[in-house]
Amino acid sequence: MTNIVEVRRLTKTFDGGLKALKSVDLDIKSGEIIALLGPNGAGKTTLISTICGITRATGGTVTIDGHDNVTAYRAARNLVGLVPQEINLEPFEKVINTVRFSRGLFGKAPNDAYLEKVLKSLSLWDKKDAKIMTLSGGMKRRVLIAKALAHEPRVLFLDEPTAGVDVELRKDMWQVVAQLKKDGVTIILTTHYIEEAEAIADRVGVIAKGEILLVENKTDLMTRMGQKTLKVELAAPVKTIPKALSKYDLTIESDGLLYAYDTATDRTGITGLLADLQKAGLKMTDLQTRQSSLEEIFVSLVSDKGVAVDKADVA
Ligand SMILES: Nc1ncnc2c1ncn2[C@@H]1O[C@H](COP(=O)(O)OP(=O)(O)OP(=O)(O)O)[C@@H](O)[C@H]1O
Repeated sequence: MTNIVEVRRLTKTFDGGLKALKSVDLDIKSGEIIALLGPNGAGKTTLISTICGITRATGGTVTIDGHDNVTAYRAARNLVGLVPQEINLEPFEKVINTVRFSRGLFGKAPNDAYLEKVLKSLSLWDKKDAKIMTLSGGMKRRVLIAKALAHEPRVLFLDEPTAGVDVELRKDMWQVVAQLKKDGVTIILTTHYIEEAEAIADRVGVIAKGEILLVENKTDLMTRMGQKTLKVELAAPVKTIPKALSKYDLTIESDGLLYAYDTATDRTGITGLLADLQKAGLKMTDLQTRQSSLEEIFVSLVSDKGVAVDKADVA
């Protein structure tokens, strides 16, 4: 798959010295959905607004389909649509005029047939003559997407598209994003919601303190989530693993043993392990299983960076 966006050693230092991006490298593949996860202040918004050319980088380069976003700003900017976090719409304007105006800003010839298709795909067609102020919050968010799509961009950036929206609306938004992907639009979204990344992204990037810590295929992360451990508490803990148990992936704990196994396989090996523990004369006092989740991977990656992550960050 070709890269539609290439970010190389991108840095952004704000006046006052805050380093919001520290030499970020990122490739975005044509046609994919990539979710950027990170706690508050990680640099997600700065990254996408710098890629779009709205915030000026302090160093490094960004190309959009080969166009440098500084030296060929117009060509690069025409290829991207940005859905901001905040609703910044003109309250007295009609929906249709809002999207027509956006299209005009990019110097595109009027094309009401295209705008009709966009509004229909976002279930906004019956609201085309409604004033923005009469719309619900969810509809306004969809108008923001329509606005960002008005000039037919190939890459769409969505900055926390579902922050503060209810579960039902969040799922509607996921469907909209899935449909856009089918229409060939490449999508980059930022989110605090791990569940959102799991539901819709092809790849997940984790960002903290202005650095990309990981970019990985979602299914690979899921496989990692398939790792489970079984804790076997023993009446008399052991110092070495008995020979009879050497074929199992065991680790010694102060009060027993930890057995790591893969939930994706048919046989976990637990039945055999329990029988062999008994045969080896080890008396069990308790058993517990636990599963590592994407949330744990995220929290441990981010806290390794010295960032405190509270529950609200990984809802
Ligand atoms: N215009 C600005 N001037 C100075 N500092 C800024 C400016 N914009 C952002 N920052 C700082 O840059 C850092 C990254 O902010 P950014 O908004 O990119 O984070 P984020 O990951 O999008 O956070 P959130 O999830 O809260 O939206 C933060 O420390 C923020 O305070």
